[in-house]
Amino acid sequence: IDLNADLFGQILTSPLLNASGVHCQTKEELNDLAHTSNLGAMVTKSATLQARAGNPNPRYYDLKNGSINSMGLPNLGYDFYLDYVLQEQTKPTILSVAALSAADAITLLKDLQASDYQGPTELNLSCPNIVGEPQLAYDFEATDRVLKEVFSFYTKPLGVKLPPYFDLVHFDKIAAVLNKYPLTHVNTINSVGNGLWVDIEQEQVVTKAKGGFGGLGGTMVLPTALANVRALRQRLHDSIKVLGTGGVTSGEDVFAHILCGADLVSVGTQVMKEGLSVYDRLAEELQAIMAHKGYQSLADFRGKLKEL
Ligand SMILES: O=C(O)c1[nH]c(=O)[nH]c(=O)c1Cl
Repeated sequence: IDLNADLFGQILTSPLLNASGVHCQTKEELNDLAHTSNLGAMVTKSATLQARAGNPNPRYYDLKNGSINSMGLPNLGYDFYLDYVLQEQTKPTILSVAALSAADAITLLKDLQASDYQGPTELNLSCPNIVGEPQLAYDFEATDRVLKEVFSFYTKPLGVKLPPYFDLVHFDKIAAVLNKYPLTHVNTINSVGNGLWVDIEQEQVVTKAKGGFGGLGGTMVLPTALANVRALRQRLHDSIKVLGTGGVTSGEDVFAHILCGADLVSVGTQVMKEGLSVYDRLAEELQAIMAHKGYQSLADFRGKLKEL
């Protein structure tokens, strides 16, 4: 049995990645990922043109069924992550980038186009935690405008990180936009935006920014993540890969994401709960499921979810 997967031409021995934002902000964290077994590829924290401190603490809170975060896009800045990915990579790496405005996104990607970096990049269109900023990918026309301008000059591998959608017509609309562009992949889902958790004993919220509203992750978002992977796989051109993110806590969840069509699967909240050893456990559990079912490779069952 092999867990081999393909990352834009690079063969990975595991389909598992870290979710951008989790354990991938500092050089130490990135080096940890580079040495994590059964992590097939790694993704950097979304980088902005200028370094950012992010939102005030508390900004991450663990819940029994997941997590809530309002980090506020803290990162060491685009130059740091560009330097990192230009170094010799021990593990295939996706550079994640974000911007607080369409203009900044264009500026950053023009610099990236002119740089020596030839690897995969993921444009985050879905951060829910910037005070006063909407999640861009909920505005289909704005997303179309940004991608139209980006692909007027950008010729290197580029994918997008999407927020969850909750309406089949919205799946149709975003897929109609994305299918117009030579994207390498979509990564779905980002956290479920603007959830709220209440501390009953203290009678207060648990994160500081935005009055306690923050992005939800972990097992509670698995059905939404599976729906978005499935719906986008059904609608996007085969040339656009689907990276499934959201709600993975077990090998069964990885299996479900792949059954829905995911080429690769990211894990975020469960890394915060369990540590980087979670990748060994997930790989082992996935192999056991495949053995039990008689599957030799991920391609044997990828996208083969049956309807009734
Ligand atoms: O608050 C964050 O940094 C953050 N948090 C998320 O849950 N998703 C994102 O894309 C980002 Cl950029």
